[in-house]
Amino acid sequence: MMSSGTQAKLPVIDFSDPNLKPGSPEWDLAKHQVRQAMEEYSCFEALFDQVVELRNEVMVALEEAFDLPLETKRLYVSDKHFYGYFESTTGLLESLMVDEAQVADSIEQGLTTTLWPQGNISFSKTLVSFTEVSSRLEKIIRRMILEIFGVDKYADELDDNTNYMLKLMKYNAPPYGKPTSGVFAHCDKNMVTLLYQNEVDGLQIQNKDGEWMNIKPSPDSFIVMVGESFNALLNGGVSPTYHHVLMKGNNARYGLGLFSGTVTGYHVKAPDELVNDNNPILFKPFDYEEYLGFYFAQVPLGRAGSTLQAYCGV
Ligand SMILES: O=C(O)CCC(=O)C(=O)O
Ligand SMILES: [Fe+2]
Repeated sequence: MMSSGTQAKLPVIDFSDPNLKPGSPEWDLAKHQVRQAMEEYSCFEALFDQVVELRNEVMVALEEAFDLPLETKRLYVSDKHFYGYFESTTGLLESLMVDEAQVADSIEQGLTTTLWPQGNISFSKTLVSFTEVSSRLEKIIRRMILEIFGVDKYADELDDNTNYMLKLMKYNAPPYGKPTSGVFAHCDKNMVTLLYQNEVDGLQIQNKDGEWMNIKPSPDSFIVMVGESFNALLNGGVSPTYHHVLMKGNNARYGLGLFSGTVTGYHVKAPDELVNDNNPILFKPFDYEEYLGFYFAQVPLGRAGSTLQAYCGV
């Protein structure tokens, strides 16, 4: 389903104030804006100017990573960390995935020595800094949404059981500039997703009326989306953001996605406060990593829609 998309603008919410602390007036104002954005779009643009100083090195690091020969990128899977290289079925998307622990370790060993035999300290440092900045923002946003639903007393427990996956993405320009799907329409499986990109757009988000909106983030903003795990935790409180990527024009699109999920062995479950006779529990408790395994087995069968319902719907 191709669509040129409408030019509607997502709500823009500013999280740059270093004094943004729970309970402050600034916090409550941003939380109010998050609540409205969630109700209307299940998505918003988050200004976080701390990311601007990293922008140039992040974009250079991305280009370098994708300039490497294919064999190098496919090389590495360790028992401890997951690191994979993928190409999409459309052939436009190439992506590299690393988990947070791997990013943190990589200055010493691991990722960079695998990609570059002599190591590449600056690449690692850039990824570490980017993960630090974006995960700080992710924690703020996740806590605000938990507060909106009156269950922020679980925020610390959730932080302790969160695992971040960083995805490096390159979408090649489509043949002859003809609009071509880069990623099929889906909602993410994890808790919260933060997307950051170069100046080439392509992300589209479906609004309540089923129309695709073209998304245009700025150099100091992230696009924030919610996934199926967060919806399950909130017992249906947020709609997972439905999105896809449509590539146009003659330039490659580079981007990074930070995906928060829960660690293996942790069961995602709606707290008792959100379950009652009027709101019966929607999903049985599940392990996010196990659910991902189920999801990836469904994709080749063309069943990539709302797989959580099929996996553990009540
Ligand atoms: O490239 C993008 O902006 C979106 C990527 C995406 O939807 C995903 O990796 O789940
Ligand atoms: Fe996605």
